Amino acid sequence: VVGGEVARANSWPWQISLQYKSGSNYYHTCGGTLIKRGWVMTAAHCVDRSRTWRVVLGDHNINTHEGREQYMSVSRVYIHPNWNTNNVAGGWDIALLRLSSEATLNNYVQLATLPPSNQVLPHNNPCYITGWGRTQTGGQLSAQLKQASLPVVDHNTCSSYGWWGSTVKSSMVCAGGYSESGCQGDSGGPLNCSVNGKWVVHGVTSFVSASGCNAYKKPTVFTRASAYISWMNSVSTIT
Ligand SMILES: CC(C)c1ccc(NC(=O)[C@@H]2CCCN2C(=O)[C@H](CCCC[NH3+])NC(=O)C(F)(F)F)cc1
Repeated sequence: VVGGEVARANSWPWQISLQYKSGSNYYHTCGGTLIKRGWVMTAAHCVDRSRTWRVVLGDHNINTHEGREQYMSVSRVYIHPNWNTNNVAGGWDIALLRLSSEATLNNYVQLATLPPSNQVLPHNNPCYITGWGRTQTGGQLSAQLKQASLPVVDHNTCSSYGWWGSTVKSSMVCAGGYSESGCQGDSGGPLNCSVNGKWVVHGVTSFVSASGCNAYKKPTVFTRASAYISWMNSVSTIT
């Protein structure tokens, strides 16, 4: 997250850290959202490579053990069938992770609220991006979870000339586009939007400009969660 501030610990209790094993250590690579006690929503581009994954729930500082974390292994990865790893602009950048056991819900770990199918938010709807991603273009990951205010940019504006143009599809949500943005390492995490006074996860962090995370008129682009409700229901009732 470029700009914004460090979040109050566990104030986004559905935010997870997706980590991969290398040697005897685990490394943060993406964010994600706890949507059911045994299911996490993330970006397909995060889980393109087959690795040994783990999901950390209830985390704040990803470099220290604070005692509130729950460490879950991943029993299966469901990448959207239409995802094309070579074309993030094509959309479909969404995946579900089946956890090997069910999360314990408490003050630090809660389920996200997902939007109703096909709900599209208006221009400037207040939203926050959260994540442990780089704090500057080319910078380092943040040790502590960060948040930044990223108001919705409607599709009309976001897909216009000078903005993202036709790179952005209606199955995506744009937000921000000025000084604050997502950045590498925030992928897969939530776009938390305030709807009727409640936080609703409307986006899965997908991409930013290749020329810089907070590039002018290149808002952070999210997979629009409301476009995938039926797919997520079909997958997660597989159990
Ligand atoms: C023109 C269109 C196809 C296109 C749009 C944006 C990009 N952006 C990028 O490549 C930048 C630079 C590093 C990773 N990155 C990204 O945007 C990656 C997703 C890359 C997916 C492709 N492998 N996502 C993120 O960094 C983010 F913002 F989600 F945290 C690349 C191509």
